[in-house]
Amino acid sequence: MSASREAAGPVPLPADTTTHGLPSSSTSEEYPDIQQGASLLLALRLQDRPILLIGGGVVASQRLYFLLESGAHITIVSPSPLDPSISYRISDPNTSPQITWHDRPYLGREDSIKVTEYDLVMTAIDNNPLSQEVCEMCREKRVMVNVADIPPQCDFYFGAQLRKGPLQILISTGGLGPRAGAMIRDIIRNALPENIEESVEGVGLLRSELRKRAPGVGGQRGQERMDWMKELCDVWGLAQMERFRDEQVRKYVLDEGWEKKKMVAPSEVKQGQRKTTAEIWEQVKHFGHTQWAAGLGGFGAGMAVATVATIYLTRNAAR
Ligand SMILES: C[C@@]1(CC(=O)O)c2cc3[nH]c(cc4nc(cc5[nH]c(cc(n2)[C@H]1CCC(=O)O)[C@@](C)(CC(=O)O)[C@@H]5CCC(=O)O)C(CC(=O)O)=C4CCC(=O)O)c(CCC(=O)O)c3CC(=O)O
Ligand SMILES: NC(=O)C1=CN([C@@H]2O[C@H](COP(=O)(O)OP(=O)(O)OC[C@H]3O[C@@H](n4cnc5c(N)ncnc54)[C@H](O)[C@@H]3O)[C@@H](O)[C@H]2O)C=CC1
Repeated sequence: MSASREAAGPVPLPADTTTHGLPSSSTSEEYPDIQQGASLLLALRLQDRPILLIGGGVVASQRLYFLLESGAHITIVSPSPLDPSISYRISDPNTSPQITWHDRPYLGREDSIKVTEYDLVMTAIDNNPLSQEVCEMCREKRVMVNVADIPPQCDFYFGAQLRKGPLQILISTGGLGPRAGAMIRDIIRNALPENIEESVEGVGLLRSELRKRAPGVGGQRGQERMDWMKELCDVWGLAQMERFRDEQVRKYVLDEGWEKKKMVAPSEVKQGQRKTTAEIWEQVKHFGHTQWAAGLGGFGAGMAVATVATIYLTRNAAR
């Protein structure tokens, strides 16, 4: 079997297999060979989790950036001077509550800060023996550790990253070629559709509304929800999914599709289903005299909405 990891990717399930059940029969040809040596790629959810970062140079500054974006609480132990971007984050009121800085060297086993107090530990220091020591301390206590200067000792690696709002992509070369990984990331960035972020946002909004209409976990209902969602994604395609950001489009798709156990195609849903400027004006005209004072405020807001909607429609039409 070739070494391509794609071979182990979206392999079609055998006909007698469901996503929930076990196969009734299996042969080794039906399943891809296991090729060990891979990393397990996950998306860690670190909001408010305590993380220990030892070191305050360039590599630590990159670690800090991604940790801040994950919402973690980071304890930095590193003597001054810090990399300027770390100093900036420590003094910036937007990020300072997420950081505790100890302006001193870390002392390894003798240090009062213990690795067991943290969910993850990272070193980014120019001190190989200390990294080794931290690594051993973590291993003993089963705390996951990344030591930037000793890749073979790491429990997890970083990778070249790409973020577009809710969409995140990480490239790992398993430690072989970090720069090559970054170059591959740039190819992917250039290949992504321009509206990919909006598409992911749109489908996220639709899924959350569907879950409100059809709550519950698992069972028949859950399966119906997933089957409908899968088909809807396939029928609409990534490029059209951005339209789900429009409340009216979501409502139509859920009313006419989900509720009636049907599939709604993108061509069926007209953007005209949202309120036009004329309709908003019509609504305003129907206000009674006593309502005018309040109505004018509403009209102002209505015009703002209509303007935004017009810009939105024009943008969509241009695509
Ligand atoms: C194992 C790993 C550990 C980990 O960090 O978890 C690791 C280790 C080491 N990196 C080294 C060197 C460089 N690292 C970069 C850049 C990045 N390195 C990153 C990740 C990783 N680096 C992990 C594996 C990633 C994977 O599997 O693909 C990136 C992707 C993400 C990040 O750091 O957050 C970030 C790019 C981010 C971006 O551009 O967006 C560059 C290029 C540059 O700086 O532009 C160079 C110089 C050129 C080169 O060597 O390629 C050295 C040698 C030090 C020395 O020689 O002294 C070691 C140690 C060793 O290999 O022994
Ligand atoms: N992306 C990656 O994974 C990369 C990893 N590296 C490795 O990462 C290490 C760090 O690289 P840089 O940040 O460029 O180095 P750097 O020299 O800019 O920073 C080292 C930092 O460690 C601090 N430090 C030293 N001893 C310390 C102690 N006992 N306690 C706390 N802090 C201490 C220093 O004060 C300094 O802030 C290097 O050893 C290198 O091998 C290098 C390049 C890329």
